[in-house]
Amino acid sequence: MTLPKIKHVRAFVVRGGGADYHDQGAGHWIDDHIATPMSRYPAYRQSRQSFGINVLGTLVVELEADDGTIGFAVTTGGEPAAYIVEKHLSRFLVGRSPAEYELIWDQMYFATQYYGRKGLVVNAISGVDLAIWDLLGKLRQEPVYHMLGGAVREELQFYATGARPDVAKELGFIGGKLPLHHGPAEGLEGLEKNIALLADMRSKCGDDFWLMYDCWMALDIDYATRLAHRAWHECGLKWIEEALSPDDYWGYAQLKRNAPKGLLVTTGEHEATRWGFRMLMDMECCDIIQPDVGWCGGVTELIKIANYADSRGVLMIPHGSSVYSYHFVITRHNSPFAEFLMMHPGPTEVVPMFAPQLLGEPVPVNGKIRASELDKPGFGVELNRDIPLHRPYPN
Ligand SMILES: C[C@H](O)[C@H](O)CC(=O)C(=O)O
Ligand SMILES: [Mg+2]
Repeated sequence: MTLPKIKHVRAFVVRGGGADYHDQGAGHWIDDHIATPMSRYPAYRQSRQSFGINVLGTLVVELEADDGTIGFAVTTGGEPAAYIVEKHLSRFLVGRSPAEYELIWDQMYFATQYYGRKGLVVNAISGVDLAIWDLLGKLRQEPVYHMLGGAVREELQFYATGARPDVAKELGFIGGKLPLHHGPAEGLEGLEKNIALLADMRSKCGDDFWLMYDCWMALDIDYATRLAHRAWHECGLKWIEEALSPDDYWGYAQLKRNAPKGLLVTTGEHEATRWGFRMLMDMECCDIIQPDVGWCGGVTELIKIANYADSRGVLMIPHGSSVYSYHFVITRHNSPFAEFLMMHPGPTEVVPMFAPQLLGEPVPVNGKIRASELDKPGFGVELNRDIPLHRPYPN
């Protein structure tokens, strides 16, 4: 079957809302004194926006086929990623069928390798790749998860990330992942506060509810080891996430050896490509890898990452990323549950993760989404055209 070819490539930038690396309003839990690698500087400790976490904004990639069908995707990377998509990557797309996603990925990656490989460039490649899969599904009238092999279970089960695991439990989630508030620069007092918050949540949530700590790259090995032992023994922590710099593979391997048996070490949301994840797995850095499908290289690359993880018996629980990960997780036995990032400021309610950009985004009810809710062409969502879409670099 000959599919229509890609005719137009458009990259837009959007401010505010989800997928933009926390361009949220004042008072949102996600910007409230969360430990980061910048916490060593008191001026940048209270707010991640103070050091520029929201500086780039959201990237929207839109691909139009020559029959007028549109596929799109939303990720991060903002204006610089829009430049890369329009001025560099578009040459590998125009005139191509979206069914050629392997060839297109290969050309995008190797044409940018001299200035890319990770970070912003792979964000841009991921956005294009997800838009290709969306377009392919819309042309074939098939959901992405069908094209990936179909569902291996009837529903997705979620844990929630946010400041209120106690509320997450009431809302039906299987666990709650808290942001760590204090890093090494806040000393013993900060460590005690981290333990006290976890202990409080444990007493509110009961013994059977999973509690995890997201450390957002903020710690050193000594601090992470001490936190891991105390949090495990005193509060039954399930996993310690992204404790160290993503470049410190040696540190992660050491942390995994240092951690108490039974406590899981997880990382990978800021890792990219099959080669980055191979390092994490070959060096035995963690028990769960957490690629973000909008950052790691898209679905085409996640297939390779997930297959390698499967062959090594490593769980793959993607970071956030809404429908872009749901369509993948439902097809994999080594992804038995998924993350839901609570974007409500409280966070006391379930609200769509990528609002206001996406229309028709499914959200967990009682901590679950049924596979049948994904039964729409592509990723099953539409771009909200009522929001300001700025196209800085028309090609
Ligand atoms: C809450 C964390 O600091 C971060 O914003 C989100 C994250 O790392 C995760 O969901 O995982
Ligand atoms: Mg995380």
